[in-house]
Amino acid sequence: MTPNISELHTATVRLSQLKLKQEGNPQKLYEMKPAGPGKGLGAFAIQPIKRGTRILAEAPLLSIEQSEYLEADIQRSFDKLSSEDKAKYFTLHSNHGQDPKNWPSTIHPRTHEAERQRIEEQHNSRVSNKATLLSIFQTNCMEHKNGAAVFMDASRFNHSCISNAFFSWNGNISKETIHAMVDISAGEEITLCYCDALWDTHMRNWALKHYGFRCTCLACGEMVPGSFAAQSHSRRYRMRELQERLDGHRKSLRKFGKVDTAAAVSDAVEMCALLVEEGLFTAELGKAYDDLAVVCEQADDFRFGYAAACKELEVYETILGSDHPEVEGARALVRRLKKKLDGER
Ligand SMILES: C[S@@+](CC[C@H](N)C(=O)[O-])C[C@H]1O[C@@H](n2cnc3c(N)ncnc32)[C@H](O)[C@@H]1O
Repeated sequence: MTPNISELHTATVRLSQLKLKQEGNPQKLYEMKPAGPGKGLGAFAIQPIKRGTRILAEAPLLSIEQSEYLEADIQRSFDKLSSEDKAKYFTLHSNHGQDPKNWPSTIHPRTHEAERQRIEEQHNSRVSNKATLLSIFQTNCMEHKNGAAVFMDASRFNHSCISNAFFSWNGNISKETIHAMVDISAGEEITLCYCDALWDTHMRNWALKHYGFRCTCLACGEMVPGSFAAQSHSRRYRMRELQERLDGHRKSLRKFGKVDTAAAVSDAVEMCALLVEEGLFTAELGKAYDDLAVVCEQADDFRFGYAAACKELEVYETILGSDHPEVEGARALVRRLKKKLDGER
């Protein structure tokens, strides 16, 4: 598991080679078709898609501004849609019809009224025998600003815990985007990860239960010793630990202006290596490179810090696109470290 440190340095060269990706109006690179028993429709590549390609940029069909919403909030947004969009909304998938036995039957007596109403509404929509405004919203919504939104195309992409694409709201262009995280072959299903990828198998199962399915990806397979599922489980468990440690290092840097450099570098490098091993070229990887860059800067190691910042920029450009607000921050860090590195020479 020893990470290849010299690999980080190659990033300095790669920055200048980053090509402008097709980001304005991406051509249609996928088709929607049945994804297999119980999966409904899914998005499939109709041609090879290179890592970093913007697969989709789409405005919401229906959005709400708050994270803790009631059915009435969705109804208010729905009422504002054109009749054509209202009809479109009801063509989306619904995960109603779930077995009530799979869900708790009581709510804690001290739960306050609004929260109780929210829990009851969500429960009823899951176990109801027909699709409702709320069951469709719950099945298809994605995080959007401080609330959530439903999309005609983005909401059709199915889940995998080892997904090949990454979704994000891009506030600069007011669109949800999906980018290829790895090269995708023609005919391959394009998948997103609906839950926190660093959660272990049990936590992911619990989160996905809310969408009414059990994941059958390689990482969720039978956990016999030596299997990919078993290795993935222990890798993700360790990554969770490292994430907490890295948050601690950041806190220490913010609060006291100092950090245990050797421990922080070792944790960040191990985190990067595990994420790459697991195939998670996600925002967590960008963040781990950022941790590394910031700690190296603090320790006046500008060469290593610059290399890590370049890697961070490359990850964010790949999964978010060069016009994403997060990329602006990464670019500023690269510039700052380059200046400090040049100042040393
Ligand atoms: C956001 S929708 C995805 C598109 C949906 N398949 C459709 O036909 O429109 C989420 C729903 O798709 C299904 N789904 C997504 N990923 C799945 C997976 N890996 N295995 C089984 N069902 C999945 C579940 O029914 C889930 O509630």
